Amino acid sequence: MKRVKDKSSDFSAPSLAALEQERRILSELGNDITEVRDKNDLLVLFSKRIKSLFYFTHTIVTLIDAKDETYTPFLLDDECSPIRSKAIYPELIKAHFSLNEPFIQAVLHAEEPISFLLEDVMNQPQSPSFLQANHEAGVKEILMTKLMKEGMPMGFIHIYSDKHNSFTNEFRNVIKGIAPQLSGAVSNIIKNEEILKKEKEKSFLLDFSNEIAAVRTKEELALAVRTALKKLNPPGGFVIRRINEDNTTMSPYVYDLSKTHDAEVIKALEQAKYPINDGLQDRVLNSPIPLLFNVDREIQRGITASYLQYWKTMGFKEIVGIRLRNGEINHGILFLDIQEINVRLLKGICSQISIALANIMANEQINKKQQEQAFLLDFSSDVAQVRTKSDLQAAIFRVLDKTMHTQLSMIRVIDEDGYNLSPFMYDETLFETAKKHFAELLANRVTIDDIYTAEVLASEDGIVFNVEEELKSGNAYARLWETTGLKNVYGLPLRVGNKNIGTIWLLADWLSKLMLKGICAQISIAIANIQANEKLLAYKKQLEVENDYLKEQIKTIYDFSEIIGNGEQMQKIYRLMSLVAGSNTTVLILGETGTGKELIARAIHNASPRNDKLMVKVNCAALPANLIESELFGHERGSFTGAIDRRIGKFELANNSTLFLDEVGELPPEAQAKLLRVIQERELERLGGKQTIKVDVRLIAATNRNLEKEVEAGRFRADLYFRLNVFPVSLPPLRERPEDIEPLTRFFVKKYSRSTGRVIRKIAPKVIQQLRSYTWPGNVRELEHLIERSILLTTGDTLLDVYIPQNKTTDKQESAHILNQSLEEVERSYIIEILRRCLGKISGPGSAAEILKIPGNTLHSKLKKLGITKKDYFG
Ligand SMILES: Nc1ncnc2c1ncn2[C@@H]1O[C@H](COP(=O)(O)OP(=O)(O)OP(=O)(O)O)[C@@H](O)[C@H]1O
Repeated sequence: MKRVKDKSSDFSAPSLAALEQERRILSELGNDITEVRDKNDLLVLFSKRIKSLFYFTHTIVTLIDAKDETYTPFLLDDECSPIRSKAIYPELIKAHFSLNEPFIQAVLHAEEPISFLLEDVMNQPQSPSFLQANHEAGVKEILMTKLMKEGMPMGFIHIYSDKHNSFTNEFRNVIKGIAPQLSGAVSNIIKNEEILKKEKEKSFLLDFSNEIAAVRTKEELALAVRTALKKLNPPGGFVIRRINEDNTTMSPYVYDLSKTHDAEVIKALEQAKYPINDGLQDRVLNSPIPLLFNVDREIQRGITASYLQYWKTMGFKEIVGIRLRNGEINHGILFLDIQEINVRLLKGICSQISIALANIMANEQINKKQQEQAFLLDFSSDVAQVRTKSDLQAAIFRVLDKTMHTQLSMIRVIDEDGYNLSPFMYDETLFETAKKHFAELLANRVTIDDIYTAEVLASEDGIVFNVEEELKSGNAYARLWETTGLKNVYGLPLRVGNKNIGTIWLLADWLSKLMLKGICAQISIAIANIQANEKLLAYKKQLEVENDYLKEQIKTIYDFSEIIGNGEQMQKIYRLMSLVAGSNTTVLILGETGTGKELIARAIHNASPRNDKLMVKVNCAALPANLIESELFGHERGSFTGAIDRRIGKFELANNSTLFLDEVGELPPEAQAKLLRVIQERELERLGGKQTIKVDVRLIAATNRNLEKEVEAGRFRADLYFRLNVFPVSLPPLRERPEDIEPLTRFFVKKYSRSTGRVIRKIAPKVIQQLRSYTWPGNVRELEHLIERSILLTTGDTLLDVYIPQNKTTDKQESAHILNQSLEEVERSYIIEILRRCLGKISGPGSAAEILKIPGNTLHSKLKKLGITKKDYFG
């Protein structure tokens, strides 16, 4: 390039005075330069001090940026610059000018200050634009010299003049002389500025950290960040995004309010959820240093995140993203619209924000936990009062919808069989748009082995099913779930202690684990309570049935200690009873009607170890054949027409006690078969039921039929007969034990005197005679009824008469028999019969003589005469 003529060569050697003058100026300026601390001092040095010595218009100091081989303005004498009002000025003062062009290369290579005529250099190829601008503003010449640091050029001094020949030798020499000191001063200023900048940063960070330390809420954080970032980067926008609880998306948390105040926009902004892995947010989160990116370039690269478009329309070009991280945990990102990255400062700010964010989140978490706990407490007290399904439903719907934004899909409970699960509660309204599908799935049988149920039941805290993924994997329920628009299905086991009692299926976008666990525990308890309550009600009902039954039984309870009759035959019976009572052996009591079979059965039971429970009695003859089975074995609801309720049978009722099957000979064949099975297997099933129920029942059966004959006739199963006839006890008819008639009579007289309120103290001997002389086809029962009737007819304190029925048939038969005999024979058999009834007592009270109303001696003579011996009446 054409070098501007160096005027120094035109000058002759300077005079001594001039040299002296130069030295003085240099020394004075040198002193002044040592005083320079900052840019302003330097500016004053040029614009006042040097200007007072030499003529020029203005000065600029530029600094070299070695990185990109440019130089850029550092110190500007704005006031004197003739181009300051030019439109290009703001651009020029920020511009970087290439070092690789002839004009500046000439300066770099010159050992001394070098001047140029602007008109010569400004139009040369690649010449910097400031030359032209200055020339246009009337500047004629420029004097340039290098500033050096450690042997390397660090910048330039530009001195401009609007006159020709301003840069005299003296001026040049002075500039040359002070250039090294100026270099030092500029380096010092740079250093100072750096120190100052650092200090400013430090104090900024300190202030910020003080403010942040006081931050407790999102609002306080927003205020602190907004104020700080505005100070730092006044025109730039920013947003802090926080990682959501789902850990897959981020939402704006704190943002620059100068861009919008529109509540709608802000709301939409806050609710936006940007997937973390969008190719940009994840890059920032993974980058340990702030990441500067160009919005347009990211869009071109194919990042489709909607916020990029938004930024573009807002006019943001370059954005810095810095992760907000505490320890190893990322909390979010700070996006900043900024051109210049001060890594240190940004990192400082971000670490403060991260701490605040972590604190706020911890605070929020604590608050949330407290809220959740308070809420769980409320729910638990709600649930504690729950007694019915509808109470529970109301409580669940309230909590799920209002507090958790969750929908109940289904609660299933495990059936008594421990295998099937039945729907317990569900929200039909949830599947309004898929009613048919829901009904289908509802009708499906679900067991504990079903894939999803088994998975849930085996899990500790339940399983989260992502609706979208389940759809892809072909889960039949997913199509239904999809209709709700909710993202996840939470399947949790309902447990009481370690026992699974069912499953709960909830639909929500996201749910807190703690809440879920708490709620499930409460619901489990509530369901267990409801089930227990239902069972309790069933038991209550059963108890009421038992109670009714028992009341009925109590009415017929006898005073067991008073089995009357001490005759030999009854003694035999007592021996048998005491032999069998203590065991579980089945007893078969045989005897005519009214002989006391039930009385004996009860006495056996009462003497047995089962006597703490009442004996249960079934009269097999009293029930219609179609009901007998249900009576004995119970039935499930709906097992036959009329079975409206579940009912337990007498067998179950007699568990751990004794079942007395009265009139067992009357059992219809089907019932006989079932009875046999129960006796053999000691377990039963209710009619219409599938469950096998174990029973421990002692059996006592009674009949007035001859069972052997019934077996022979095919009316009674032989195998059942053998099972029942383990320990037979045959009660003799009353006519075969006349010795018991009197004690029985006295017993009944006492009993009925008491119950009827009569006072009957005596029984006329005639009465006893009459009773003894009767054959008692109805046995003890007949005697009892007779006495009861007779007492009612008695007026005094003595029972004078009994009203023995006159059986005409018997009379006829008897008279026919009598007619065929001689008088002597009739007399003989009559006396024998009477003696038999009087137990052979011939004379004295209660004797045959008394009954016959003849003296004892007369009877003795008659016995002799008729040849009656003891053999006849004791035979
Ligand atoms: N030895 C006895 N002592 C006192 N009372 C008796 C005696 N035997 C029977 N009875 C009374 O006679 C009545 C009939 O007795 P029970 O019902 O036990 O006879 P049963 O043989 O079971 O009759 P059925 O075959 O008709 O059922 C009852 O009131 C009972 O108390």
